[in-house]
Amino acid sequence: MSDILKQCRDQIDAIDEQLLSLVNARAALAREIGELKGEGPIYRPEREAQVLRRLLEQNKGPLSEEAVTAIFRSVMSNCRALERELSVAYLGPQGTFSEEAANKQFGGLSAPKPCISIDEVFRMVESGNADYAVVPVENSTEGAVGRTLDLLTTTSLHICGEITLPIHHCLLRQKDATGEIRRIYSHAQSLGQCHEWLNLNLGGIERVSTGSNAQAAELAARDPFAVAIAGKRAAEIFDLSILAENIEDDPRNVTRFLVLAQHDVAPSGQDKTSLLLATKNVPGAVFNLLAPLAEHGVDMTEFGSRPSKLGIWEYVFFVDIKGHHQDPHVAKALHELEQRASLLKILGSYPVAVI
Ligand SMILES: O=C(O)C(=O)C[C@]1(C(=O)O)C=C[C@@H](O)C=C1
Repeated sequence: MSDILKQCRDQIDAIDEQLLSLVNARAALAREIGELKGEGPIYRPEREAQVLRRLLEQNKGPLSEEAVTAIFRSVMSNCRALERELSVAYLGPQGTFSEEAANKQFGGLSAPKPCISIDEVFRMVESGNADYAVVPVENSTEGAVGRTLDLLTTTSLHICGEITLPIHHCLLRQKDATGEIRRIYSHAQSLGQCHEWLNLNLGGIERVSTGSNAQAAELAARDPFAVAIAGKRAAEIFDLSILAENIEDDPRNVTRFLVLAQHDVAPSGQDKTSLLLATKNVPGAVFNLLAPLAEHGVDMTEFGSRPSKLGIWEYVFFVDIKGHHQDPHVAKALHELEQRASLLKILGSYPVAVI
């Protein structure tokens, strides 16, 4: 071994010893905080967002912002686990993008609860069988996830976080299959996100929609005439070969997920609030309804509608605004909005996603 290599490794050993005692000192403090929390929630998304934002401001590299957040999310996840183990429900099986999103947000999952449907994910937390739910809400190519929006209208859960996950799709197949391809399995959202690529490369082949991408990979693993569209993780889990990578039509393809819980979240200083609104179906109603936002300087970051299911051509509106419902100017705007709306439900205030 060269002298320089040995010197570098000796220095790394010395730094690792310091890191070890520092992370243990941090963990001991987290355990103490856990005792102070008593029966209150252990997971504090607002505090975790503040920790990450502060570190990103101070990061001088060479580690990237993604690396720094991944490292510290994992540190906080391990500290949290000393306070109490948290269970997280998401759309399974193993290998879905929902699982990846949940892993990203919680820095690893100590008690994962994969579910067979989005309905089941909501139910798990509503019934107290899981602490948190992670559900997809919108994709940059395919738009809103209707089922999640519909369930948000009736649930008693609060949105307590958002996760943005870049989505890169692969074409997967059994490792030794060589014959013709007769079927393409994937979730409807993923088939939509790869629509142009499929038309160009596998036009005319039947597309079969499945409950999840991981389920598609599982089916392709048993069918020599099939391929699946799913992520790399599914390829590993189901031992499939990757025929093509990054086949999504838009390379910036991103899915936004929500974290849901039975508890509310305190302000983090950089928050978003999601609202469900309805108003009478008369000319100018929506314009009038939203006027208090502009009057109190509240930024609207998203506006979407969904059939209300109460009458034909009746809609409810999903609106995201900047700020926390406890921020004074937001509270004032919401108070006025409530006077004008036939329905106002605050779905939750939560920290803006950190990377
Ligand atoms: O500050 C707290 O409330 C903690 O419990 C500590 C800590 C952390 O490791 O920094 C862990 C869990 C919470 O979600 C937030 C932060």
